[in-house]
Amino acid sequence: MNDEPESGEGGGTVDVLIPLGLDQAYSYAVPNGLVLKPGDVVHVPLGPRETVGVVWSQGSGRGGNLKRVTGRVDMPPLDPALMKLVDWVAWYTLAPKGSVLALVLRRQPDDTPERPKLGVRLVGAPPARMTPARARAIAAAEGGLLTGKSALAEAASVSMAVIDSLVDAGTFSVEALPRDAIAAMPDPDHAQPVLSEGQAAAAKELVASVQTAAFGVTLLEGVTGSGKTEVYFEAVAQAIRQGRQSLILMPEIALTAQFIDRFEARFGVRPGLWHSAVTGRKRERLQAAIASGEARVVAGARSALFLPYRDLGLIVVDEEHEAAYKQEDGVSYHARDMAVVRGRIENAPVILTSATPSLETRVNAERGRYTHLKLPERFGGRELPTLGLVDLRQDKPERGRWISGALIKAISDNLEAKEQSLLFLNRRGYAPLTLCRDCGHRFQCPNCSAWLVDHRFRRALVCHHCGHVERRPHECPACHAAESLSACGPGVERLAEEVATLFPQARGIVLSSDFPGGTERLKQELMAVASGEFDIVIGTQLVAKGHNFPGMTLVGVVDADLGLTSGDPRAAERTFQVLRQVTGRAGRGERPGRALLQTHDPGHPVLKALISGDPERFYAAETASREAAGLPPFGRLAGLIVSANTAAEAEGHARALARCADAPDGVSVLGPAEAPLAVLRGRHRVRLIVKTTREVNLQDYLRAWLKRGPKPKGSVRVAVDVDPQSFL
Ligand SMILES: Nc1ncnc2c1ncn2[C@@H]1O[C@H](COP(=O)(O)OP(=O)(O)OP(=O)(O)O)[C@@H](O)[C@H]1O
Ligand SMILES: [Zn+2]
Repeated sequence: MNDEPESGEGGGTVDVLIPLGLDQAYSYAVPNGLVLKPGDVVHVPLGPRETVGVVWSQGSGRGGNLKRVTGRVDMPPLDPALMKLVDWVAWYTLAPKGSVLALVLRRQPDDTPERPKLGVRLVGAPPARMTPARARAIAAAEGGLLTGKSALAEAASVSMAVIDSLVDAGTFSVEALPRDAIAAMPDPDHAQPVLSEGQAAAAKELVASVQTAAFGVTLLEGVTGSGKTEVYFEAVAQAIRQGRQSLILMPEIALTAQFIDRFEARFGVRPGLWHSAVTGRKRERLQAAIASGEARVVAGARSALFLPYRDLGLIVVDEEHEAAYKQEDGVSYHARDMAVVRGRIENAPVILTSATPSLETRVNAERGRYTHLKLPERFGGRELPTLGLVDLRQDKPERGRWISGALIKAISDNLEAKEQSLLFLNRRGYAPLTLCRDCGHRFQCPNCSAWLVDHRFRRALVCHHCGHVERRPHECPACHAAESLSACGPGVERLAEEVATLFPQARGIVLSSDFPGGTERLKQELMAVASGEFDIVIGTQLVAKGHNFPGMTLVGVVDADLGLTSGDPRAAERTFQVLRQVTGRAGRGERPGRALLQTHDPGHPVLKALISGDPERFYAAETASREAAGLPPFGRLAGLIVSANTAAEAEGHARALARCADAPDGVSVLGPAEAPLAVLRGRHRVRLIVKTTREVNLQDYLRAWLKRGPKPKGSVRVAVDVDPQSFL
């Protein structure tokens, strides 16, 4: 039967990739009359069910006894660039291709129709019986424009019942309001800022990179408050002028009300927003607008990288150093790195911005692989905050207290001057550990090897790894001593207690991601802080990120040593970044700012580099030590986590894997060793680390090894993490 028609012409076969954890595309027969090409989205039978898949290639199989494609799904086909991205990400991360495709197709079908919002319009004669309220409502509706019901009620200061009564009287008609545009057209010339000389020079280069419409990466490194956003907006404006799309990736998009306001001020409309809180129909409409090219600018979380842009002309990765760009479960990809990959595939320029670039990006810039633009000064002639250390060995807070005399004094001065202060402690909850003073019992998570964190607001002990919650008992569960439990160490809630005792008259607020009310509440609180409603803000790392608090002039870092002691190869870099970011919140408004960092180790190189105000010093030292150790970006790393229901199974499998590892030149395999989080969600975890030189093809090595090695059986799972960011 070699006269079988070509698959593309109806009949024949196609290979269909299904968005599930499968690496391979499956062959299906194409029914006669259906013409399919790569990228087409189709319905296919899978086992007893129907599922959606994407035609990945023309079939290699023979029609024979294959199952048939059921039909084409009515949606735009994936374009070749997006298919290439899927192939690339799967190759790089070792994730099954189908799992990566799921990132592209993720779209919960939502059949609930969007309820139209109703408006009213003045159409008829005034009612027979007039009241002052009715008269006001009619006056407000003068002109015959269609107005939202509640908006009209508010404008006329009347109740909704008054509006309804005028509808009943025939004075007003009810009509559906037009849907707000999901992606209105931004105006590149809506409100152009006056850029400083340095900003203008950087903007010019970025604009030129958009004009050339070719792939290239630019690092825009500017100190906190230098106006990086205004500068990259010029590149976005250029893309809009050329009729092309821009993607702006942001680490905490759901929190960035300020960003959206600034975008709207610059371009007259809001950008298309893409993050997990955008759901249902809205998500679908936005996706369609992106595919048609109607949505010109998308600001989104890392998953926005996998959207079907029609004509991507620019990718911006804001705060490129943020660890939030790394997805840890499922497909473990780094959105910054994959943004660069997508830029290359789409032939679009990529801009990475940060005040504290990752070492990887810095090295790429220094070696000339990336263009390096710098904004060394704050906008408007503002100074960077002055930084000082407080030596806790000398200026020691009393027992059970965490704020030193020097910091107390600084906060008091600030209160007197009616300026805002920020206390930064990267620990949620009240206390990281609770123990019994009588028998030493410590409260541990039943599912994880982690202490339970005392959360007083929630009146519970909580595991930060699996979410396990239990009540804080009144007696020790081990020795039954009463009132013997003691909180060890500080969290932000405990710090708030101390602040309330020290400064009872101050208006304080704790900002933490785990309070009820979620993102919406946090967004409101951040805005309230920005508008000066609080004197003392106590917060975890989320306050460090990109916020502009004009009245903030003092930042106190309660424990500058906190991140330095972990065994993570990026501990120094992370600490440097978070401290430079958080201290960068001070002095962004009219008045100059300062920061005090409490430490037990004032001689630590990271702290000394910070205080020196010369980031080059830090980057030079850190680059040298990474190079000497062969760590990224001078070498490659991958982590393998072997997990199972019992420690014995996990260890057994990890050892068997390790035995199959060969170690050619430039490759070393470390472990197996118990992971620092030895038990997580009831699963025992053992870690292997592969370290190679840059010349080694890490992915090929890993694939060959896993193929040679034992297949996971029973409860055993092996998770591969290329370029791991977390070493827990
Ligand atoms: N050319 C300009 N004209 C008017 N205002 C500007 C200009 N450049 C910057 N600003 C203002 O300065 C402030 C700081 O700018 P921006 O937030 O962009 O800094 P940043 O470099 O992103 O800082 P960070 O790294 O701390 O987030 C903002 O309020 C911004 O509106
Ligand atoms: Zn737990």
